[in-house]
Amino acid sequence: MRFPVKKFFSYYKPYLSLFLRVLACAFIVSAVTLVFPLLVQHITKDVLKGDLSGALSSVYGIGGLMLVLVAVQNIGNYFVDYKGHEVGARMESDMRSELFAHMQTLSFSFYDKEKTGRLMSRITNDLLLLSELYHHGPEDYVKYLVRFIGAFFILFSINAHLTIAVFCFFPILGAFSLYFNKMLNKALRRNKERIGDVNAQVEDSLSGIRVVKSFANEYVEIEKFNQANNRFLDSRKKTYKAEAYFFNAVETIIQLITITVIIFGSASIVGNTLNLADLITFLLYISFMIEPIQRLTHMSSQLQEGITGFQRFMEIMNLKPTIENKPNALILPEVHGEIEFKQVSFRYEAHLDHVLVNLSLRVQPGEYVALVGPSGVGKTTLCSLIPRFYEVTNGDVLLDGISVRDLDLRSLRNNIGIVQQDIYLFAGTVMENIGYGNPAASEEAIIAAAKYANAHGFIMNLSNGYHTEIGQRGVKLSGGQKQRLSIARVFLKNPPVLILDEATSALDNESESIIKESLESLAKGRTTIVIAHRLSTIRNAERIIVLTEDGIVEQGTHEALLARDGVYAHLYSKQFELQ
Ligand SMILES: Nc1ncnc2c1ncn2[C@@H]1O[C@H](COP(=O)(O)OP(=O)(O)OP(=O)(O)O)[C@@H](O)[C@H]1O
Repeated sequence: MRFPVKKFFSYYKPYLSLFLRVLACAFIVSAVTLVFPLLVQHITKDVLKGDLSGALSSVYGIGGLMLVLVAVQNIGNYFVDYKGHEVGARMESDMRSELFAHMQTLSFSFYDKEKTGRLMSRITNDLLLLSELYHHGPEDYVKYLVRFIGAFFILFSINAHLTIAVFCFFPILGAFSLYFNKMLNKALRRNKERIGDVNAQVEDSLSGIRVVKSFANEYVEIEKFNQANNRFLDSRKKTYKAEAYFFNAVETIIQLITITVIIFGSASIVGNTLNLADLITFLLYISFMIEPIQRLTHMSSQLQEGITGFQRFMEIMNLKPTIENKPNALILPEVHGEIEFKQVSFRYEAHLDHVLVNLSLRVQPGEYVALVGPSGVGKTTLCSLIPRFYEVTNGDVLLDGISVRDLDLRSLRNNIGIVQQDIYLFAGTVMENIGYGNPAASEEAIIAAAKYANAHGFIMNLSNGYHTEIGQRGVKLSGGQKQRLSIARVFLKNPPVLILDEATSALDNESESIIKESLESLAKGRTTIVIAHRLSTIRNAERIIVLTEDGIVEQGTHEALLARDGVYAHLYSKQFELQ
């Protein structure tokens, strides 16, 4: 991937004026720093020479000037440290928001492949170091460039030969840095991937902690975690090895520079081309030139860390959602709820087999339809095509006669309610979780929805009623209670189309009858598609559709299908035998 320079710098835009002030301060601070050795030179060379009678007042004067300079330096540094970091943090925060918002737009197919922990790593770790680069990078360049160039001219004016001798070392250093940067970039990328794996492992193990404990498989998880952790450690060891190699080489070159100055400088004093005061000044200024070189190694690793972070940020930002609104997508004013599958074929990925082939089906507005069939034939898949979670491979899905591809996604999904067996509740209160169905709803509307869903009673018995915190994923509630909250959420949403995906199969008889009642009242007046495994629960569906690997093989009422004595009758009698 070519580095997107324009995009990289675009994040400065909102803070440009503040950042330019920070840079101006960094410039002033560095320029002031350059004055100190000159003052030392003035004292040693001019003031403390010959007649010393008036020297003391000059020394005090210079001391006073030094104090003023120190004050200027401190105020400047305070501003650079405080505001510089703030600019970096704000840019990082902007990018983090942008990345999160972009992730929200990405389609199901993306999340089918990506591990949550790895994505979390991109949002947190990767961007942290970018903020350092964003403000320290330019600040450091200004600071050290001013010192380096300033020191060069001053040194050149003191002794040109010695300065050129020092400069001979720099091309070696430059070539070395280039080589090292490439190596470091690779190592840092690997580090980021490995810490992503560690995060993914933590996320996976902790989300499934109940399963882990029920199988007493803690040691398996520890082993898996240690593997990821050790891979991260190995990767970091390699990075440190590369860094140690580089830093030491640079350190050696710096020592060679200092030795060169001392030896050649002393020889020049012997040869009368340099005096002692100038050599002291030279040595003081040499540190101004060496410091940027020392920092260069730090700066290049900072640059590399930031660049790899930015590249990983852009990898996600460059992904286009596979399912997007068309330009001028239609917003439905009123939905009647007619659903039609027109010769629909679908496969999850180009290299996978088709799950659905040339399937056609029409569901009338307000109709209550049950979808049955063996496991894995594509019942859930079929339903996920209605809200356009995935795009059909061929054919079309229509809502009220309009292709879902022509509809505004939000408008489409706002008109479809889904109740799943695997309910996801967010950490928060009961009120917040039901309110998720319609964030604009009033408290009264939320309570009304809970009553419709037969949830009001148990909610009032919770310690804090509607304001009870339900824990991560609703762990503090029973399966039936969670289900009723998820139904209340859909009541509040009040969509004309409803998809019930095995919503009652995990419940005991008593809960099931309460939930069945809630679901029946939810389904009233809405087009409803129920995916059911337990055929006893859908006997009174207006139409039962039997889906097998060969597509829709039968449809009709429970009685008609039994009389037909085909697939449905077979499935039914098999279940009956099992009970
Ligand atoms: N995200 C996915 N990526 C790739 N393949 C998938 C994905 N989801 C489901 N499949 C595959 O598609 C096929 C149909 O799955 P689907 O969940 O729609 O079946 P189902 O009839 O609802 O099954 P069940 O009754 O067991 O829930 C299965 O072979 C499944 O492995």
